[in-house]
Amino acid sequence: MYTTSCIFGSIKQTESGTHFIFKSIAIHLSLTGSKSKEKHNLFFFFLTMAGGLLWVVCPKGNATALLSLIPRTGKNPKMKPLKGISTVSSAVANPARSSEERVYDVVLKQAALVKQQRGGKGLDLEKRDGKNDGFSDWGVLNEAYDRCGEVCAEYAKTFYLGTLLMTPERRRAVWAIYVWCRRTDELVDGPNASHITPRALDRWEKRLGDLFEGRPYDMLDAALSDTVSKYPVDIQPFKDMIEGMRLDLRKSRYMNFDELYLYCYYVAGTVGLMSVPVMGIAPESKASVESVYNAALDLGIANQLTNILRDVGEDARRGRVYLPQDELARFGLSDDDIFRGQVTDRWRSFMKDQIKRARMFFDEAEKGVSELNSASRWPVWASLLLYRQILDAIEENDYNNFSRRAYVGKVKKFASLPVAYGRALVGTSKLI
Ligand SMILES: CC(C)=CCC/C(C)=C/CC/C(C)=C/CC/C(C)=C/[C@@H]1[C@@H](COP(=O)(O)OP(=O)(O)O)[C@]1(C)CC/C=C(\C)CC/C=C(\C)CCC=C(C)C
Repeated sequence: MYTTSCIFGSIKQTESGTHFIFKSIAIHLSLTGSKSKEKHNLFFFFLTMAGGLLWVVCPKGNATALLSLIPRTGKNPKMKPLKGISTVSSAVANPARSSEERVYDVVLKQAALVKQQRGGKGLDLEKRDGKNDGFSDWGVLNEAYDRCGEVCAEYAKTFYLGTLLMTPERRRAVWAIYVWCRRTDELVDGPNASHITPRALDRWEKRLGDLFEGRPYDMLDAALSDTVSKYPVDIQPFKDMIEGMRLDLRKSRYMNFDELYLYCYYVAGTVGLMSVPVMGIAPESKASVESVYNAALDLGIANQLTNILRDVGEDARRGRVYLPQDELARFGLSDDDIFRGQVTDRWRSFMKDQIKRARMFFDEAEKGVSELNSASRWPVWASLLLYRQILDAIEENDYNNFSRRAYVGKVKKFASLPVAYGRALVGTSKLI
């Protein structure tokens, strides 16, 4: 969360709400227009070649990745197992419902919404692609979506590339969601974050309500407004993300994993829940809608946990410790050790445990990716593999996440793309 390196735009508060004045954005990647097919073909050619080469050469890391293409079996339990050691302990200590149970209610609600809209047949909105309901000025709307694409290309290049494999309608919708999330995050994490008050977040939430009701405030909102009118996207995960930003304003310590889990759901699990209705579930998938949403939630949690583990030093310099206090204490560690920033054996043991848990969330998430609509799988695999490798990089840095930023090099990043592509070709169904 406290890691966004980009400056996204400036924020101006007015009586009517919070305005964003976007900087002009250089577009590094443009695959639209007459040259697009040529570039697209080149891109595919590269992917195929690289994939083939990897298959033959198969260095250690990729060999494992390729081997794991072999489908695993196993049923997804109705209620997910609790993953954190401390989740269990805090759930026992606190007879009230755990965060995981509360978040699962949101998952069920999202799944029910989708089932209701699709007559219980799962989620594939391919047939809706190309349809536009309820908006008359296509020129403005197209411009709004293009702008979302530019923002995405600028700030999330790999992800943007991945979205180019999606159908045009879906791709635009994912861009619109991305931009709203990025803007929301920038409220508390951007250059004007110190001026943001809970009231500003209330106004942002009001504005969210308006756009869901077809009253967008600016052109970027208009893109999302159009998206939510076409896909069964619920407002709840969006509201919850804003709640996560509120939490960030008032809280800088997390007593146990249960508290941290809720935070991770708010700021990242929600992204998974927002994305699934747009990406679509493969028509041939036998997985339950709930299990796919669960996997999406897990991917968000895994990403956020990884983000937190990578940025321990950076966050500490802002006075923030996201790591669960009770787990630190169990390893004989405290905030002081984090502020001191020395890699000790205790720290290494603690970190090994944390990394193990993050990997468990990635493992759960992986089961769901193959259930997505085939054209949506590649960007998800790409982002999953890339983010997961940050955990390897932390290990390679000998767990020094105080002063060394775990970083996945360009070569590894590039090598992951054909691996992701290969995995995306493998279809359903690991979640039944
Ligand atoms: C294909 C794909 C990945 C789609 C999601 C696109 C999307 C809408 C992304 C929004 C990301 C965003 C700006 C979130 C705001 C809150 C935030 C900053 C969360 C952290 C992301 C990393 O951000 P940051 O740019 O700061 O990171 P760096 O410092 O640059 O490394 C998060 C860690 C969380 C992001 C969470 C996701 C991308 C959720 C992914 C889950 C899915 C797409 C569901 C897939 C479906 C199944 C069935 C597995």
